[in-house]
Amino acid sequence: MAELQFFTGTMDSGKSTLALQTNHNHHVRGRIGRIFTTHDRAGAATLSSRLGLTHDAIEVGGGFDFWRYVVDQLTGGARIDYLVCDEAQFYEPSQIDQLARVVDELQIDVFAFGILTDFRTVLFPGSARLVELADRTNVLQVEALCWCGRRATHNARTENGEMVTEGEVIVVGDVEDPSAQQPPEVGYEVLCRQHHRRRMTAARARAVSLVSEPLPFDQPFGE
Ligand SMILES: Nc1ncnc2c1ncn2[C@@H]1O[C@H](COP(=O)(O)OP(=O)(O)O)[C@@H](O)[C@H]1O
Ligand SMILES: Cc1cn([C@H]2C[C@H](O)[C@@H](COP(=O)(O)O)O2)c(=O)[nH]c1=O
Repeated sequence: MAELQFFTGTMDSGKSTLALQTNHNHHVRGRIGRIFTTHDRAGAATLSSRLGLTHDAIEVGGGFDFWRYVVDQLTGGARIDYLVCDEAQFYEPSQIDQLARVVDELQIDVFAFGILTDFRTVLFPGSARLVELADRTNVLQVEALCWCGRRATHNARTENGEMVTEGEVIVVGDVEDPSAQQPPEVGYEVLCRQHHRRRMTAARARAVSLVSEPLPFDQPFGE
């Protein structure tokens, strides 16, 4: 029986890597698949992992119809055994319905990968539909960590180093590099729920701990 599987985790938890590994494992066993993505950091029609692997992909636009695409391919004589769908949080709910139909009526496996919630902690409509329809929802095993060491469960957005909770839902970007000298104009940081609620990013935690450091009163000035 074909299945619709949803693999989810925070940003930087290894979803795109797993998408490429999944494609590889099925491909080397002779199965034929199609890879889809949208709004990848590496640019249009590319599935990229932070581990350096990339693969050509079909860019999923707003009007893209998975059902139509697959039926057209099959009637044109192509064989398709599975679909790998990255950045699935950005897909429209109707596109997730099309994927479920592809699984049920054409017996084609669908492996979808995406984050669950946006920078405001609100479910992406595409991910919500995946949770509603998937045969299995799998949380990535490699845990991304908050700066405090707890498991990161939420994605924070920063603008010039400050965490924000208002703005456009879709802003393509990467997790901040802690060794960078300047914060990016728009960046992301994964946090545990508590630190997301308190807007306590790593940079802010560092600043707060420096401010609350006791002054060295036992050192006479000038020494
Ligand atoms: N320099 C590195 N060495 C080893 N692993 C890394 C390195 N940089 C990133 N990673 C790993 O790559 C994974 C992120 O991969 P990616 O597939 O791009 O994530 P996602 O698609 O979930 O955002 C994480 O599991 C992270 O631990
Ligand atoms: C939280 C959040 C993220 N995004 C963007 C940022 C990245 O381009 C992708 C997530 O990609 P990853 O492979 O999982 O790192 O989504 C966004 O547009 N809006 C958000 O709220």
